[in-house]
Amino acid sequence: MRAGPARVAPALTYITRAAVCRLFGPFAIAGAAMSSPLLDPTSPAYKKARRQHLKSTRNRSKDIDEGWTPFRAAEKKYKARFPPPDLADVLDLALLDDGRAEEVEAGVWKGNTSALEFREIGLGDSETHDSSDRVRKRKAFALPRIPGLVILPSFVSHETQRELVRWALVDQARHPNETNLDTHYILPQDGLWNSYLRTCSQGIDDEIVQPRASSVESQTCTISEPSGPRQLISNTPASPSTYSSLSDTPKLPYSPSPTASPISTSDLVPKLRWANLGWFYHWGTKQYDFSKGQQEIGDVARAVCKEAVHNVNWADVYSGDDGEGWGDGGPDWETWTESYEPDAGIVNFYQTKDTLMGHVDRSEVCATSPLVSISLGNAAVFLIGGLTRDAPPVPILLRSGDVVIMSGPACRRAYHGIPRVLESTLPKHLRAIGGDEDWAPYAKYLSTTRINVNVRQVFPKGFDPGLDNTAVA
Ligand SMILES: O=C(O)CCC(=O)C(=O)O
Ligand SMILES: [Fe+2]
Repeated sequence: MRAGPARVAPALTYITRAAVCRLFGPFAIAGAAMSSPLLDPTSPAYKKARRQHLKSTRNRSKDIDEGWTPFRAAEKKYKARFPPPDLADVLDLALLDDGRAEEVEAGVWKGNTSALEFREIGLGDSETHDSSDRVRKRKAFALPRIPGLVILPSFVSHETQRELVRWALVDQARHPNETNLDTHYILPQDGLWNSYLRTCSQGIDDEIVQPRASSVESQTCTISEPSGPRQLISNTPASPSTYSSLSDTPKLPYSPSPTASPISTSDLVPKLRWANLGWFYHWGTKQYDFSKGQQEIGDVARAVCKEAVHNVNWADVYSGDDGEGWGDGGPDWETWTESYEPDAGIVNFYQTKDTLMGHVDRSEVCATSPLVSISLGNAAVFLIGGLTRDAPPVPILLRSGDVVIMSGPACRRAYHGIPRVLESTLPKHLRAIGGDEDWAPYAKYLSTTRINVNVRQVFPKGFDPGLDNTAVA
C-alpha cells in the first residue's frame, strides 16, 4: 500500500550549534553555518517550529505511540521536523567515496557507514569515465538484512543525472503520460514544465491553467482522486493466477476536484507529484489499466536500468539463498541478464516537505524481477523492511545518482517508503552553473525537490498477457 507525498508543516530543521555537533559531527557545524537561516534558534521560523511541535505532541497519548508498528515508528522518527532526526542509524554509503566528499559536506545531513551490516558485491563495468575523462570506480553493495536489495551509490554520472532530470520534466510529465495533475487541471498541451520554461525564457507572464471541474467532459467521471498524495488502497497482489481477473476489473475514470481554481504554471509546478511511465496505472484499483495501451520507457532511463541489472553479479547477491519464496519455477535470477525488460514505472517528484508512506509495489505480475529506482536531486531517507509493517525497517540515505535495486521474494514486495527528503542537499552538479542559462530553471526547481525514477517489469519473460497489440501506442 502506499500514500503519497503527505502534507506536513513547513520544512524546518533549526537546531542549536551544540545539537548540530551532537547529531552530525563537527563538520556539520561548517555546513550549518552555510545554511544558517535554517539553523538559527533565535529566528521566528525556529520558534514557530518549536511551537508547532509542542502543540502537536501535547495531547499525544502514550497508547497511540505504543500501537505503532515498527515501520510506522521509524517513519515517525525520520519525519519529525522538531527536533530534527538523528541520522546516526542511517546507512550513508557516500561516506565511503572520497570523490563525493564535497557533495556530502556541502549538505548538513550525514548518515553513517557503520549503521548497518553490508557487503560489497561484484559489479561489471565498474570503471567508467566522467565528462572530463576521469576514471570513476563504481561499487555495488548488498545488505544481509534485506536479501535481494542492491545499492549502487553514485551509479549515474553527473551528466546523465542532468539528462534524466530534463527528461523527467520535459518529456515525461506531460501528455500522453498521466500525471497527478491531469485529473484536476487542463494542462498545457506541450506539458506544464514546457509552458513554465517558455515564460522563464521569454520573461512573459505565467500561463494560467484552468481547472477541469468546470469542463463538460468532467460530468462523465465517477470516482474521486485527490490531486496530490498517492492513496493508501489495499490491493490484491498481481500474479499469473490473479492477472486475468485483475485486468478485467473495471477501471473507472476519476472525477476532478470541485475546489481546484485557476492557477499559474509557476504555482502548479511544485504540485507535480508523479508521472506515469510505460503501461498506464490506475490508482483507484491499484492495478495497471492495459486497455489504455503503453508508452515507451525513455531510452536514457531504460539504459541506466539495464546497465545496472546487467552488471550486478547476481550470484554474489544470492549466494546462500535457500530458494524459498521464488514460486513454482524456483529462483530465476540467473536469467535476468537476458530476461530483464522494464515496461512500466513512475517518476516521483517530492518537494522537501513531502513523504511517501510505507507501501508494497505488488501490481506487477512479475513478483521477483528487479525494480530499479534512481534518485536525483535532494537526498532522502529510504526505509525498507519486510513483508509486513511488523518487520523493523532499515534506514538508508539515498543521494543524487544512487540506484537501488529491489529484487527477489524477500525484497521486491517488502514494505518501503520515503519518510524524509533532506533539505539543502542538492549537489553542486545540479545547482545553477554560471554560463548555462538553460539549466537555471531546473536548478531553481531542484533546490527544493527530489526526483525518483522508479522502473518495473510487469510481465515475466514468456508470460502471455493476451493483450491486443493494437492497444500499444
Ligand atoms: O522515491 C523513492 O525512492 C521510492 C519510490 C517508490 O517506492 C515508488 O514509487 O513506489
Ligand atoms: Fe515503491
